[in-house]
Amino acid sequence: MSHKKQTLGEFIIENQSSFKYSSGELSSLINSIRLAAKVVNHEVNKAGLVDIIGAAGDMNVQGEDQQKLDVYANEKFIQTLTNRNIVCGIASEEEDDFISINSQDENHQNKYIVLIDPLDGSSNIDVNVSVGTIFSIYRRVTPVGTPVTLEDFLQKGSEQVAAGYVVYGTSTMLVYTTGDGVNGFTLNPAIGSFYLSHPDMQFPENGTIYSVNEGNYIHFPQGIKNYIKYCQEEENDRPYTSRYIGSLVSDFHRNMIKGGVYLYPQSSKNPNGKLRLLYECNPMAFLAEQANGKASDGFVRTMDVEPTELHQRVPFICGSKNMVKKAEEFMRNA
Ligand SMILES: O=P(O)(O)OC[C@H]1O[C@](O)(COP(=O)(O)O)[C@@H](O)[C@@H]1O
Ligand SMILES: [Mg+2]
Ligand SMILES: [Mg+2]
Repeated sequence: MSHKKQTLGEFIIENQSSFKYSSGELSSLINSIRLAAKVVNHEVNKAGLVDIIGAAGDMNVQGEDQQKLDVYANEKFIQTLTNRNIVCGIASEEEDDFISINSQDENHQNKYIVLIDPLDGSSNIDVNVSVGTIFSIYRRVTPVGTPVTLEDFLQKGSEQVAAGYVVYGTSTMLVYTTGDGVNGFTLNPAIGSFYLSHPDMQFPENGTIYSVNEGNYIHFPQGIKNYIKYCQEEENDRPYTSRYIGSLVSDFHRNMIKGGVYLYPQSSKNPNGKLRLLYECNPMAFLAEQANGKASDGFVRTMDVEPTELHQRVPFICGSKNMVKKAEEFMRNA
């Protein structure tokens, strides 16, 4: 008889005490994200049938055309977190500025802030390729009951108390960490519950997959060009396989399961790379390290980067430990 899988709700309760600040507040917060993810998943699954694909007509603070699903997912996560009165501040890739939630109300004792990439992999929405949501959670640093400030959001990644992503793919999964390993839960759409399907996820230390947009090759720094050439050489377990979905969440998820490295380096087109430190790189770096992987900008550990702006971009190399180390070696020696 197959072993009954634990639901996400049961797992959260059972593991609450292993969380150093355990007060139930973080559990409710993860449960709120689970709820919003199900609502967004419902819409993603019928993209094409309903008027949810295509551009929304506005440009976001990143200078990107917002997709309708970007806007929808952004609204659903902000609404759910606000209505459930579970956070004191939210920052989103789709919002110009951070949002302060009731934090003026001195009775408002909420301590957590959330940073979110509501829809990751936007360029894949219209073509039925997997997309995701990324979230990062911190405890506020300013006093409870006072308005949150930018300082609460510009914390180093190493201060995160939890992080995770949802991947809306062949199945829908929620993968997260609270600093005690990484666990993955698969949604059973018939029941509407997430079940523990991937306990204690680990990056293999070595892998044979590299994920990079080679269309930007000529614009890459010499170190990255040399690493890509190294991946393609006929030697030992190389050439590696090139796999690039164009959704960070999906490329990361595959590489965590199979062993691989994802690179979005700086280039002459994007001097600081493309990915956002606060919404994309820090949460994925926290997950990677909790799963025995590694993440850096080629030189500095991602979670040691001191944030200076809400929407700052950084170069990002993330995945199997020895593959990231090799890429860093090529960057240093270039
Ligand atoms: O098309 P490019 O330049 O290779 O960029 C793809 C990367 O950009 C992203 O789509 C950026 O994320 P958003 O879709 O949230 O803006 C990543 O998911 C992906 O890895
Ligand atoms: Mg993204
Ligand atoms: Mg996005």
